[in-house]
Amino acid sequence: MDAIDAFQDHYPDNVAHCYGCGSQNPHGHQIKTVWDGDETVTRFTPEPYHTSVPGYAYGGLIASLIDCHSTGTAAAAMYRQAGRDMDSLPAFRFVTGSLHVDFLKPTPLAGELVIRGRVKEIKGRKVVVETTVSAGDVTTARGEVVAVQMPENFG
Ligand SMILES: CCCCCCCC/C=C\CCCCCCCC(=O)SCCNC(=O)CCNC(=O)[C@H](O)C(C)(C)COP(=O)(O)OP(=O)(O)OC[C@H]1O[C@@H](n2cnc3c(N)ncnc32)[C@H](O)[C@@H]1OP(=O)(O)O
Repeated sequence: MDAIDAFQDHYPDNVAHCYGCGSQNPHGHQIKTVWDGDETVTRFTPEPYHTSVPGYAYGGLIASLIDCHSTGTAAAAMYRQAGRDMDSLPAFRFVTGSLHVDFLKPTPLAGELVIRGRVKEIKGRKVVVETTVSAGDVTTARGEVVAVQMPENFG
């Protein structure tokens, strides 16, 4: 993996175990998300065991990528809006309030997927993120996530 400074590299260790994005979860996807102008981008190559129909990626994987890409985007957008460094405290921590996915085309299992996010709305503790998943030139899925800043007493 290239040494990129991803949003997820700034998650405090005590919240870095998420299956989708935690750098401390050896069984997870460990996605890495960065800014690309006003958009965010994650690149992820599925493994053969991520199969649904042979040759195609499992929809739950696609939803998971959209989910964690979008919560990471929400946190980064909050830091950017506040003009704050991502390591500054108190940390902005987001969880998924809602996750909507439209599966537009079958997603091939072979090759890299590009996940792109765009902030649609920031309001109070809530950030709405629109995210697409593309294989080559084809957009195979589109999602919308309502990410909500995690309460102190989560659980
Ligand atoms: C860039 C660097 C960053 C570094 C630092 C960051 C650290 C990273 C921290 C952590 C990362 C690791 C984790 C990643 C996450 C991975 C994704 C998951 O799998 S998360 C697990 C699944 N999700 C849950 O288990 C949530 C369970 N639900 C809840 O706890 C609550 O329902 C919660 C917090 C989501 C909302 O509860 P309320 O009581 O706090 O929220 P109220 O005050 O009612 O609403 C606030 C706003 O949000 C909207 N909202 C809330 N829930 C919604 C929903 N389900 N759908 C749509 N909107 C919703 C509301 O309408 C409201 O918006 P209006 O102000 O009215 O515009």
